[in-house]
This record gives sequence, C-alpha cells and structure tokens, in this order.
Amino acid sequence: MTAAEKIKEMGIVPVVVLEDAMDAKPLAKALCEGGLPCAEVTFRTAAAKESIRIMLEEYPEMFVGAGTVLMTRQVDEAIEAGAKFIVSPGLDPEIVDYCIEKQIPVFPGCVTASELAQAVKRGLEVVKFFPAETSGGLAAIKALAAPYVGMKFMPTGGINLKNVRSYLESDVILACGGSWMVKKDLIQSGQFDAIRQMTADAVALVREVRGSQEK
Ligand SMILES: O=C(O)C(=O)C[C@H](O)[C@H](O)COP(=O)(O)O
Repeated sequence: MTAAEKIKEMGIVPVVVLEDAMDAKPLAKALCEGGLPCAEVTFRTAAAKESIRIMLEEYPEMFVGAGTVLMTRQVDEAIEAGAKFIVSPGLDPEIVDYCIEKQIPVFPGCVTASELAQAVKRGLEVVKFFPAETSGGLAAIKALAAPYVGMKFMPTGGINLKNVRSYLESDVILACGGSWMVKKDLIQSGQFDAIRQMTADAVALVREVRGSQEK
C-alpha cells in the first residue's frame, strides 16, 4: 500500500505538536485505542524526532509521518526516526525534489494554481491544502482541482468535527488533517481519555461518510 492509500484509508490524520517526547507513548495509545493509528508529528518542536521514534517503537502498527518539515535536514531526521511520509505547509522545491530523489512520499502545501503547477511538474498526485478554511475551503479546492484532473488534496488548517464531513464527501479529497482531537492543552494536561474519545468520534464520522459513499 502506498502512503497516499494508507492516508486515504485513515480518512483523518491527527496533526500533533509535542513539546515533550514523554507524551508520545500515551498519545499514541489514545490514538490507537480511538481507532486512528496514525499521526503527523510536526517539527515545530525539538521533541518531534524522538516522539516519532517512541510512537513507532511502542506501537509499530502506527502510520506516522512528519509535518511542518521546512528543511531537508528535518527530512533526514524524520526518516531516521521511522516517519513514513513528509508534509510541509508550503511547496519548497528543494524539499520536494530531495524527497522524490530518495523515494520518500511527500505532500507539500499548495493553495494556488502556480504551486499546483510545480507539484504536477514533479509528478505528485496528492498535495496538502493549507491553511484550508482561510484559503477558501472546499469551494477553493474544487475550483483548483478542475484543471488539475486527478490531483487529490489533503486539507488542513481550521478543520474540525463540525466541518470535516463536507470535505470527506468530496472525491477530490484524499483525507483531512487536523489537530482538534489532539490539542496541545489536552496533551499537556494528560487528558488522554478525552483524546481517545474525540479520536473515536472522528473515526465514526469517517466510517459514516464512507458507508454512505458506498451505497
Ligand atoms: O503544514 C504543516 O506542517 C502544519 O503544521 C500545519 C498543520 O497541519 C495545521 O496547522 C493544523 O491545523 P489545525 O488543525 O487548524 O490546528
């Protein structure tokens, strides 16, 4: 299964900011028990690499990638830790080319036709769309997708349990990313039961949408 197929299967990718790698294990447990054995661990913090390593050591069944990757050095760190995919908020040609050369799945953020043109030129079939809600949401994605036939989008930024459904229902959406079920304050205050419950709610919604699409 390719990384994109795996992400599609998940439907929702929890976007995680971990200040302390000690939280990686209980967070991974909550995500797995909530039914979403997946995470995009952002390189916004120094704990990212170690957090990815711990998650995969404790829960090898998890599908973990790295987010907020802004430098090629971070690509190396993420892959060394076991990350299976790389996500960036924007399209940095250097990072994309570096990943392609090393055959690492990469999903750069694109919100304009010019950025999409760069992605298409490099043979990418999936891009992130960030920040989704403030960049026009699903309407903007659909308009951009029209000339770029076959391109799939992973919107992130401002997505939550209330607005995720309409994205998931669209055939140009591969999956959605979001931090709503793994908010920093929940992690830092150790509210892993709440995280597990919100994760389970997200999984239930994905199943509901997929169920009605199959009918
Ligand atoms: O592209 C990256 O690497 C990012 O870190 C962007 C994150 O995916 C969003 O910031 C998550 O958005 P929220 O769900 O609104 O918190």
